[in-house]
Amino acid sequence: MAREQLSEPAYSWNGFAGRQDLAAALAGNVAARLTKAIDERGTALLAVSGGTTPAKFFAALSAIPIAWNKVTVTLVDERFVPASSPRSNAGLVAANLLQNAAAAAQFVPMYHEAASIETAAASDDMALKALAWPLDVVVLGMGGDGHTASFFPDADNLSDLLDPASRRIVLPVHAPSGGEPRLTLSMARIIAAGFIALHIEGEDKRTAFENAMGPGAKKPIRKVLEAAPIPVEVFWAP
Ligand SMILES: O=C(O)[C@H](O)[C@@H](O)[C@H](O)[C@H](O)COP(=O)(O)O
Repeated sequence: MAREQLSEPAYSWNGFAGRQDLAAALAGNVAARLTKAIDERGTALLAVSGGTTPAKFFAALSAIPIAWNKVTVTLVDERFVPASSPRSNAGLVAANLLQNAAAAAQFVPMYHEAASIETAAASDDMALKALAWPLDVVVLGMGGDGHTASFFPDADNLSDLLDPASRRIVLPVHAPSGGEPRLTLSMARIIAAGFIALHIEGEDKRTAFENAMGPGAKKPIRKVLEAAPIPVEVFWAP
């Protein structure tokens, strides 16, 4: 039976006593996966989420001496703001991940000036086609409402965002709960990754995750876990 027909989302729970322990463990996992990809195909493709959670993980990963010159880093999603904005995920990645050893990585942003978010998404879709898909590693975050990437429950195109057969790489998002308009990888690209991590911290996020895995209306995070052909590795610390 295809995974998307299963009602049980597959995931592994990796709990840690502290956030620094989690950062070191997740960074070690990601670095090992990237190195394996480089050994197997000469390059590695990593997509990371933004927000307030990843900074410690980014700092830990940036210091690990892998062949970063063979790694391409892009974003899971981006707010429609320039890198100079404090809301920019590209700015967060530049300041925290593309430092130390990881400064040698190639970064492919999502935001660029455009007439509209739809125009930006269409040109991103073309530009990102040149990357060495599928993702080797994707690191997701989750909001308290059960969104991941920019798959906000109130997004006006949520069914397109969560279409496992979508041919799009990057899609535009208008969602009142998301703040600025967003650019996001499609679920189709996310679930094709060789390693899917979900990084969440705090009791509220744990409760939100457990609720999302329970009965009731399926939130975006659950739809992603159900559609993924491999178990998602959840990394959590209080
Ligand atoms: O652009 C973003 O905000 C992220 O990519 C988004 O999906 C994030 O992972 C969650 O909203 C959690 O955000 P926090 O880490 O700030 O709780």
